[in-house]
Amino acid sequence: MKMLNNFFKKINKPVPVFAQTKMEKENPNEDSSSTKPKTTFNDVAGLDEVKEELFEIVDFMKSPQKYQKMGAKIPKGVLFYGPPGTGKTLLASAVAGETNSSFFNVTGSEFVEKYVGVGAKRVRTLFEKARKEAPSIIFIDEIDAIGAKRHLESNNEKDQTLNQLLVEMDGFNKDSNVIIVGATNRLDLLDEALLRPGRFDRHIHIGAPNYHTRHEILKVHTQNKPLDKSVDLELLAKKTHGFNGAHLSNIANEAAIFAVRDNSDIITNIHFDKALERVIAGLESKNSQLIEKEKKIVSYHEAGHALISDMLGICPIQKISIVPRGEALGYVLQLPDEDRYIYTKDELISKIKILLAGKASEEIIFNHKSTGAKDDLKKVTEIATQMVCDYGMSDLGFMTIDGNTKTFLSSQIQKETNSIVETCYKETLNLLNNNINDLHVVSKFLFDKETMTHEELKSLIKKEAVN
Ligand SMILES: Nc1ncnc2c1ncn2[C@@H]1O[C@H](COP(=O)(O)OP(=O)(O)OP(=O)(O)O)[C@@H](O)[C@H]1O
Ligand SMILES: [Zn+2]
Repeated sequence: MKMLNNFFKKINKPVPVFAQTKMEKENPNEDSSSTKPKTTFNDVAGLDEVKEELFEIVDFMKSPQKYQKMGAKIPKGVLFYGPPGTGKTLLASAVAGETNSSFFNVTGSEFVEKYVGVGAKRVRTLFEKARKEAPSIIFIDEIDAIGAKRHLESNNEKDQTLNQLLVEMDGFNKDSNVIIVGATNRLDLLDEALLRPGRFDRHIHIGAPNYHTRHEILKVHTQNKPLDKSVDLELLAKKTHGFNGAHLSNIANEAAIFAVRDNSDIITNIHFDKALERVIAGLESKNSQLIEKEKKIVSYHEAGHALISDMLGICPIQKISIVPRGEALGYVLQLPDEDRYIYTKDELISKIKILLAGKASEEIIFNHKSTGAKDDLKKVTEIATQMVCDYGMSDLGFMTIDGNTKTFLSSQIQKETNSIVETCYKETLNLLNNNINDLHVVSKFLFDKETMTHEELKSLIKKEAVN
């Protein structure tokens, strides 16, 4: 489901409270100076798989000889990609903290300069310092500012800066013990040269947190705060669907400030409610009821896709989620069809039904048509048109239709595709109506837990069948 625009993005980035207090600047007067963060993996909530992957690098930095003896190369670059405020900087500083390394925290845009050669020189100086103070972690946030694809023939300032970065990464001494962590919201913008083996060859996606992770993040950010017994962090995690770690740390901080303002010794539910409303107010004009309502719509939409996909048994489901990702407010992840080149007509019809099921589910439950099915409809149109024009699967007969014939037959093509899609839609509505309990149950699970595995889906449906 792709829907609306990025209403979660428009919030001022809050001050990373504990990360800041835990770091001591070594040379506060110098620029691009390093710090020695005290941050550890315990300060990073959730993201277990990411931490596991980084642990290898930590181990490497702690005892490089162990790996060198076996002829293993030190990883040089790790690239974090994903939406803002999800803990990329925090993770990088935790790697530094865990390895007692010097931490250089820079932003790609700091290297973007008007005068040719200035950016490149800054890169050189930064790496020189990092080598001198090794072990070091260089964290380059918004790396796309310098690492965007280069243009043929041009040799502008930006390209020189990027080239310098590549040179520095290649020129590392094998045992220099400097690791570069890059972060970007847009992996697709980066120059391929940066992603090659020996440079940023590990790419780790860091996505928006689901309900469970939000709960963990709230725990981390309230652990040093005096909370009233009635404060229910689980409930707060439920109410903050679509929020990232930065929003949540902001809520915890705002709640503490409200408590101080009330001359209260402890932070209560009232303070958290006020903090929540304030942070939500920063997210354009959304209020919590609207967030709830949209979450419910997305839950039913994705539950529709999942159920029909399961019933028709084509492309097994891996995961269903209503945690926003990129433009999508929810998604059903299906296993790729292993190297398939041929589909039968029935299979194509099934694909169309699965795609239409989100929209159909919304119509059944809310009696509305929403903008959330745009992406689905685009794919449906594509498949149906191919069935008519390329595969001879309509009443127009066994023929391929292209070029002039396409223009000539356009109204018949439209009639045939409409008829395919409408029949599919009606049948999908019927299927869902006949299994309405499953639809409610699956959607409720998604609403509460936000992500669902294939096994969970199966066991929910089975339970429903027994009852
Ligand atoms: N998993 C998490 N656990 C604990 N705190 C988190 C987590 N994710 C984010 N935060 C909080 O949000 C703040 C902002 O996160 P951070 O700066 O690491 O995000 P980012 O992904 O680097 O964002 P950006 O791309 O905007 O720089 C952190 O300082 C921390 O307080
Ligand atoms: Zn959809």
